[in-house]
Amino acid sequence: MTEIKSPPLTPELYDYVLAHNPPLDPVQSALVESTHALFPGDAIKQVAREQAPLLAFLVRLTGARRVVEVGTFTGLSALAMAQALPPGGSLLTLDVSQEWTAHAREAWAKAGVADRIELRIAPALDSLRALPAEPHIDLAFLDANKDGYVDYWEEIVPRLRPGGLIVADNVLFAGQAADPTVTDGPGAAMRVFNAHVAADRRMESVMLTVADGLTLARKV
Ligand SMILES: C[S@@+](CC[C@H](N)C(=O)[O-])C[C@H]1O[C@@H](n2cnc3c(N)ncnc32)[C@H](O)[C@@H]1O
Repeated sequence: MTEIKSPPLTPELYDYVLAHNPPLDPVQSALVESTHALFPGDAIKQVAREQAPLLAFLVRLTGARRVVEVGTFTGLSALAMAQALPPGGSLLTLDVSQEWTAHAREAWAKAGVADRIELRIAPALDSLRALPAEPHIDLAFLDANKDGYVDYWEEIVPRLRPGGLIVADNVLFAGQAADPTVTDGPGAAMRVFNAHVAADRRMESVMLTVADGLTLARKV
């Protein structure tokens, strides 16, 4: 039998984890609160609190200068990554919603990072296909429609520099990715994506049980 070493994540244990992570800064905290106030039915889309400092950590760890994000929403993950960029670094973030991303723009301006973030409003696949074909991306974060992940992956991998990183969120999709009775919808789409990633010899990938599941994949 497979030995499970992770303790069950209780509210108390989650609070403990958050207490031992870098806290959200005032603009990030205000963005979490305002997103819940303005868009209560959609606030769940925002990355989990432990993921914002993790994404910033990964940007710093890799020294990424060119970051692409698929799925902006109200801009928390873009904010955290943009704040971690080195001087001259830039982040391109892709979404289809004018309404949600207008709120993102306000937060980026308040944090003083608007000048290093470019937002493109269009279906992400179109925006990715319009990018230069040569490898120029250091880090990409996938966090949009789950049925698009495989296509986004296929557009990003050739544009990723050797050693570049793809971070994919929601790879467990509340456990549905591993549930064979779920045959349709985003959970099933994530199962297809996860198999695609695991079989891709261009990339070395690890799947982590962070939040709703996070895959880290490095271009070999
Ligand atoms: C889970 S949210 C992103 C959360 C964001 N990373 C954050 O931390 O707040 C997913 C986003 O993907 C966007 N989206 C959905 N389908 C899309 C598509 N085809 N192209 C671009 N963006 C899309 C949605 O509008 C939504 O804002």
